[in-house]
Amino acid sequence: MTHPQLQAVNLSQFYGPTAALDHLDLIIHRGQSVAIMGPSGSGKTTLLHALAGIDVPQDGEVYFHGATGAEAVHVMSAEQRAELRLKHFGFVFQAGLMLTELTVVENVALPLMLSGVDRASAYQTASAWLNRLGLEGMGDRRLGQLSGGQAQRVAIARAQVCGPEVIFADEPTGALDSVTSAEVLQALLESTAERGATLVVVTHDEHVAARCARTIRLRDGRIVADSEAADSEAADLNVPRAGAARTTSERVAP
Ligand SMILES: Nc1ncnc2c1ncn2[C@@H]1O[C@H](COP(=O)(O)OP(=O)(O)OP(=O)(O)O)[C@@H](O)[C@H]1O
Repeated sequence: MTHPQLQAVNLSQFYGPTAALDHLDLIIHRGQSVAIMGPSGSGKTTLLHALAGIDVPQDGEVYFHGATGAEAVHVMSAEQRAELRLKHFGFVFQAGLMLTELTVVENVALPLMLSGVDRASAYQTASAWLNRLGLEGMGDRRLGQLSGGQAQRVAIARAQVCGPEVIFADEPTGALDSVTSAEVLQALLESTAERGATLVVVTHDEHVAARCARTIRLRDGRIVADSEAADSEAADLNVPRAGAARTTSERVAP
């Protein structure tokens, strides 16, 4: 049985005549891996930021369905949204969002300490995540001493460390070569699936989308295609997707 995790109702965001989001409706289910694709300017990042409570769109509603029921994100204050993000969401962005003056382990431990975990426990958990992601022995390095792929693994460790229900990723492999990109993507998919968490990933890369259980395509702020992997196994994030996609609903924008 599927449960909703994130829900957008009639979301709109206009910049003058430009529609970043145009009356968009969407439900993302718990444990689902969802790729958001579309041409440049189609609204992908605007949608991600709305679902994650980073921005509140001009119109419409956003709900996070957590363990304690539905929370209306669109009516929250900036402080409430910051708390929601810290408690329930993890972020992997291309730019990294990490602090260059801190070491690798300090960067990963930081969200735990911000959540009230004591320093020793936070460092222990952070180190375990670094090991899990193949970064053992690198905790004391600065970010500038890592390769692009290693830096993205640190970003994944930091996103996962608090055990969030949802991981949001925006072009997580955008700056990497194809081999490193595939490895980083695998690490992201596996570490999210292991915890039964939901993954929402904005990408231009069809290889990334092909590994997700569901692909949503946007154009001019609207969903123009929404397809799920053909077999049920592919809905498991651990299993590479095989075969063609089955289009479950396809609405072409007028
Ligand atoms: N702050 C802003 N002011 C004006 N227009 C904006 C602003 N933010 C976004 N837009 C416009 O909204 C539309 C959607 O932007 P968005 O960044 O969501 O697209 P995207 O699909 O993520 O693009 P890309 O793939 O290039 O990152 C674009 O036309 C963009 O120019």
